[in-house]
Amino acid sequence: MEDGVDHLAFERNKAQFDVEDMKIIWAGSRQDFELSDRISRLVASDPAFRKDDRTTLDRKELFKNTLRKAAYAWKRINELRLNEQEAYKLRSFVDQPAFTDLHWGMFVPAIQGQGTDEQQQKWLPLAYRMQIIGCYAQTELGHGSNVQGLETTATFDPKTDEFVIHSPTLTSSKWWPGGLGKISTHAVAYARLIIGGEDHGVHGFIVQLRSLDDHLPLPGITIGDIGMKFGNAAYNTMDNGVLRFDHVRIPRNQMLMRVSQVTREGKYVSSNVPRQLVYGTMVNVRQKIVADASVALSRAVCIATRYSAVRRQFGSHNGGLETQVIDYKTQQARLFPLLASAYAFRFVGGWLKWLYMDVTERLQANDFSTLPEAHACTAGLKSLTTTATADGIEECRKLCGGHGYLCSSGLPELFAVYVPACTYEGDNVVLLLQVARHLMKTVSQLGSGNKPVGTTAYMARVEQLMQYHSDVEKAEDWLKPNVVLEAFEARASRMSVACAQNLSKFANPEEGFQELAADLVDAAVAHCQLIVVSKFIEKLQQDIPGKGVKKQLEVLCSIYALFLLHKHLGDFLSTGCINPKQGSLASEQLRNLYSQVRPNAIALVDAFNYTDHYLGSILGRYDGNVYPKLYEEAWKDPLNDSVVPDGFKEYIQPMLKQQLRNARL
Ligand SMILES: CCCCCCCC/C=C\C/C=C/C(=O)SCCNC(=O)CCNC(=O)[C@H](O)C(C)(C)COP(=O)(O)OP(=O)(O)OC[C@H]1O[C@@H](n2cnc3c(N)ncnc32)[C@H](O)[C@@H]1OP(=O)(O)O
Ligand SMILES: Cc1cc2nc3c(=O)[nH]c(=O)nc-3n(C[C@H](O)[C@H](O)[C@H](O)COP(=O)(O)OP(=O)(O)OC[C@H]3O[C@@H](n4cnc5c(N)ncnc54)[C@H](O)[C@@H]3O)c2cc1C
Repeated sequence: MEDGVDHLAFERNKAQFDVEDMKIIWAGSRQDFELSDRISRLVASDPAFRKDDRTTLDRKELFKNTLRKAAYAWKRINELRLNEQEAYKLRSFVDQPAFTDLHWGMFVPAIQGQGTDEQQQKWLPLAYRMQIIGCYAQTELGHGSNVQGLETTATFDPKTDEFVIHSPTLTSSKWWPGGLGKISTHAVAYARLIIGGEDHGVHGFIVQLRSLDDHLPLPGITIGDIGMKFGNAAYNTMDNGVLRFDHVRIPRNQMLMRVSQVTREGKYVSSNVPRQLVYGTMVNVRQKIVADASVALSRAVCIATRYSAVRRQFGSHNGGLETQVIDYKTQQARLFPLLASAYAFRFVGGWLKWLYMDVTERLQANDFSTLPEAHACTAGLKSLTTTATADGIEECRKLCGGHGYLCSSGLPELFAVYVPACTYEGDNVVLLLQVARHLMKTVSQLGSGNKPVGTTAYMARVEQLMQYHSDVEKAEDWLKPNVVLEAFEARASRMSVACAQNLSKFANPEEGFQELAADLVDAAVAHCQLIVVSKFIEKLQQDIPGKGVKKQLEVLCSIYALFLLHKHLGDFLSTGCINPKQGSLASEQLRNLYSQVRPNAIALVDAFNYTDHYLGSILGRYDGNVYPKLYEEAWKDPLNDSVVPDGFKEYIQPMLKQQLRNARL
């Protein structure tokens, strides 16, 4: 607190729970909390990681600044001998997208997941020591979503025992990979494997792109940055790249061969594993993106909540204080569901991490039974949480009124950096259609004795759920977890069954799927929302220590569920799960819940334990000292370096003089 005053102290004193205990719940464990706390303070206290000048740098300065920070972060990681988890935390608290995200987040996992033991032994030590820097080069100018439509070829040459990597068309140019444009020395590049004229589909290959001596592109490789992206600073710290191959030769052993192999004789051999494992890196990253959604959303919510308690507008009586905008019911109805969503995504992210670890262990033991479930859950939850988070950040900006539009609020940059998450790692609609396929398959197998498992297990009770009518009679009934859960299960199963029935009317199922795609997406959303609600409820069934902590989480869980019910009331009514009276009882309960959150709101965002450095927002400062700091910040803008701006004499003065002359005439 720079001026020694905590302007939010009176808010903090209102809290009805122990915020220190909530910090542990948010972090996952005491150990995780201590680690995050230590590393975030380390980054915040190091001037080399300052980021308040970012929005005023031009692209080249911004990019160089990113390289400096990445190199310095690596130096500190080594000096401090940080382990993998600590290093990951350090990079994320530096809070500047960089080539290292792709190196550690996709290149390394691609080799770990798709490389043979031998390939891992060769490449991983180099990557771990950053003696090579890698990216994930899958998307092309012509195809991103349709991975099977990629055009780059990898043709086996039996004479030399090599693959020839080639970009046969303009649209086959690799386009988008992060880190590719200017930095990566290597890529895991995806290309169609061609042997003796036969196309074996898309496979991953390790390709060296640049010389390790002078960083120049190797022969046959054309490479560059694809240009400025949305937002000023934001994701322009990243060198998303374009890459073309002109008959580039690589040794045969640089095809990632865990899933399938090419022998010296040019024989294509498939291991006894599903070909979809080639998509494994995307499943891994989608799971991480879900965990990350709660971080991005909670940052925005923290800023908007603190500022809403500081900001006063209208309502002064007899010269007294005006009303804090957080006390307006409309502000609460917009803000508190986002606060609840941040907690909901935190817990579902934790569960998804477990699911991913479980499927990984099973795959290692050649048990592929849970792969479809893992794919559907990671795809669906990635879509649901990133859409809600991007929309939520934008809503937080509006919740902060005009000041939210200033870069110094931190919100414009947070939005610009976050919003591509709705597109990368799978366009969110395309991913929901994958969930819908999984649901339709599940419904079609219901009578076959194939019992639905995992997150679709509720479908086993489809007959009961088709008969269900909510028995809610009073607003408090909506606080019962089973009442909420049954309503969400009935809605999701009825929407899926309705889609399946409509699909069965089409002679050609694929044509039906295309025609009904919008309804299928709605059914997938309903299913994914059910997952999030049910994982929140499951979390509350665990032992939750700490004074008042469980009570707060129960309130947030009810808000999350009833807010969704309110938002999708049409679904719940049209499927006949609830009646209009029960819908308004849910809204009544929601209002009660907002009042219960109100005194705890500031402490609930304090529990995220973000440093002011990480938040990067004057509106979200811990001490609430917003106005003097906003005023101070304005004067730092480069436009204020001089009183009379550059260009005045050239353009404005002649105009003014002309006007003056005209006036005199
Ligand atoms: C916050 C920390 C994170 C750190 C990481 C850094 C992040 C940095 C930021 C950005 C980086 C961005 C990187 C990228 O964007 S990389 C490129 C990502 N690209 C995509 O996501 C493309 C999306 N498209 C696809 O995934 C697929 O093509 C598809 C799933 C849409 C369709 O594939 P297709 O082969 O056509 O499949 P079908 O529909 O025919 O289905 C076949 C069959 O396979 C199943 N299936 C599909 N995908 C998977 C999978 N990943 N795993 C398991 N199974 C899968 C599908 O369900 C079908 O099954 P079936 O019905 O039983 O036959
Ligand atoms: C910031 C950023 C970073 C990225 N980083 C990487 C990277 O490191 N490596 C990499 O390989 N790629 C990367 N990508 C590429 C990214 O994965 C793709 O852009 C993404 O998968 C979407 O594919 P697309 O661009 O082909 O979209 P398209 O598929 O062309 O989508 C266009 C529209 O068509 C719709 N659509 C497409 N197919 C269907 C369908 N079957 N049914 C209904 N609607 C459909 C979509 O919903 C969307 O509205 C990155 C992208 C961005 C924005």
